[in-house]
Amino acid sequence: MNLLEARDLKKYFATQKAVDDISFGVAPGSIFGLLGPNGAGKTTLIRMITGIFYPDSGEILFDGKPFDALKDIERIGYMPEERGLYKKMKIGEHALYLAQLKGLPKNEAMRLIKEWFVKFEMQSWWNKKVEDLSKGMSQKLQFVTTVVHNPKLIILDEPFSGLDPVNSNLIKDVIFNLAKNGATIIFSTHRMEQVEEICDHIILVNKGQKILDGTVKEAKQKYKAGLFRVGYDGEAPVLSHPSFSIIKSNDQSMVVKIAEGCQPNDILSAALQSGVAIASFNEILPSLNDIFIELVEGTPAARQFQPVTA
Ligand SMILES: Nc1ncnc2c1ncn2[C@@H]1O[C@H](COP(=O)(O)OP(=O)(O)OP(=O)(O)O)[C@@H](O)[C@H]1O
Repeated sequence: MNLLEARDLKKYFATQKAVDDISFGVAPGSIFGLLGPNGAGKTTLIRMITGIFYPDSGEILFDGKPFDALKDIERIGYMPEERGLYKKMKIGEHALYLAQLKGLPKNEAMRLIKEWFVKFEMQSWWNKKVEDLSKGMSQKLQFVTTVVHNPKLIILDEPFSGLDPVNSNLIKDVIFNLAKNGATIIFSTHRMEQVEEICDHIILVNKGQKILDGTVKEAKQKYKAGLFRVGYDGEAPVLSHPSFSIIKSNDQSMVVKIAEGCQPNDILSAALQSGVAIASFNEILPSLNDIFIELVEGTPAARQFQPVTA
């Protein structure tokens, strides 16, 4: 059973169909990527599954039951893209305050926050003010306050923005560990290389609609373009065959595209017949970035407003 099930969700604003009939399921313990270009509807979706907005129609099931924002919110940790920290508060007090808001008793909140501060090397920050933090430092604080109450569902909107590579890796490891220990993570970002590395399952949303739903592996298989890289020793081979064409050739390797209905073996047998010494042979799968660009291609760089008539 999915931990979260969104069914036929719609949210229309006067000027936009922000989310226009989207369904998806998030498996427990998975890391789920919610992707899409600017203005696609990701934040609106997240706001519905965190109880900030009611959907106009559709339903959300959390842990098998209709989502009840008031009751379920303590089991959800949400780190929004716009950071909501009180600038004048001291960092330790702030973390303590937010942890208590999530239902932790004061002693327990204190113990857990101290543990996280040690893990993230933030101990010396306790009595400093939030306004003294850099962007990346407040990001770490916000992350701690999102996960401190050990939520079942963690929703992270651009969690790595502003973080240096060392801190990105630290947070990445923590995300993997949280999922390994049973938390379910929804992760929204525009950074496709992070998605490839982290997410088990993705959906891609464009103009309020879902245009892709599957594992990263499935997406790559679905959008692969029949490209192979052949590495060879010695002279560049002269190959010509109706089953494939050479797209690029340089420095002991060439990129070959097979024709529709032909097999990778056709490349190998033609290469062997030509006497070339094959050193390597690999399928080239598209990156998620390539897939993203292909699928949203033609979408204007800025989403245009579209008045909603009943
Ligand atoms: N409160 C609102 N009132 C009116 N329109 C809104 C509101 N919130 C969002 N929209 C519109 O809904 C659409 C989806 O916005 P949303 O913020 O969900 O996109 P997003 O995918 O999160 O974008 P980004 O990647 O830029 O954060 C946009 O066209 C936006 O203008």
